[in-house]
Amino acid sequence: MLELRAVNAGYGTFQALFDVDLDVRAGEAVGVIGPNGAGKTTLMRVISGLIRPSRGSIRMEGTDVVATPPHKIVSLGIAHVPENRRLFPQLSVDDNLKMGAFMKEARSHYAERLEVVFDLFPRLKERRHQMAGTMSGGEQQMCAIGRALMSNPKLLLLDEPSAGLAPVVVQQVFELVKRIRASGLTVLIVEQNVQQVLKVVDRAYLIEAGTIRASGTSAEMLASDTVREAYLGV
Ligand SMILES: Nc1ncnc2c1ncn2[C@@H]1O[C@H](COP(=O)(O)OP(=O)(O)OP(=O)(O)O)[C@@H](O)[C@H]1O
Repeated sequence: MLELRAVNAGYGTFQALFDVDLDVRAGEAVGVIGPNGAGKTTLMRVISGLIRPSRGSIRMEGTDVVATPPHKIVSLGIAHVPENRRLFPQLSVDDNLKMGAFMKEARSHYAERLEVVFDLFPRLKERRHQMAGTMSGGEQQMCAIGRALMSNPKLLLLDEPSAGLAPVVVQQVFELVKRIRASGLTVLIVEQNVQQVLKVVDRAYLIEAGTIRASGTSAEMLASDTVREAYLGV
């Protein structure tokens, strides 16, 4: 579904990604792990069109993402939930979700999409009239993911969905990711919480200093000495 080849990207003269190759197949959940400043967020930004690679190719179901105007990247089926959730705090859950269905096609299937999101996250349905800014961090994360799902994406990009949440809520967020994955959606998820993320993804990439250092199935990553020593404290 998604194919990155030799992607280089950065900010001005600073290079943050070096020749990144990455594949996500339809129906898979794929993790990206690595230390602070490794380039994980930059990778998400480059896939969602927020920044342009200086070199390399990105294809979504064969379509050249780099040649696609940034505002059309959502219509390729790529939805991005950034680390800072940025809901509209004074709008209700319902209205925040409505914002996610901004494209013409999504607007016409608004009621159906809303049902899909509420089926996945029943708690959002209970709180649909509550102002988003008054919800807990975990509920806001659910709302941000729900809003991204309103565009009926094929690929969901989650950037550190557990960041800043209490341990018990982190658990709930990973349960959500499991449910999203079970619904058949393809997911690419960046996480610092290596132990947890490897429980919910099929495969993962380890990125360090802008370079893919290792990749493999979750079981292979859990068994890898590099991952165990640096990220699992074993
Ligand atoms: N807007 C920006 N302008 C300049 N440099 C940036 C910008 N955003 C990120 N960087 C730099 O790019 C490098 C990669 O950052 P990135 O945010 O992609 O890493 P990360 O792996 O997501 O880190 P973290 O886990 O801390 O979020 C870092 O050296 C960072 O300082």
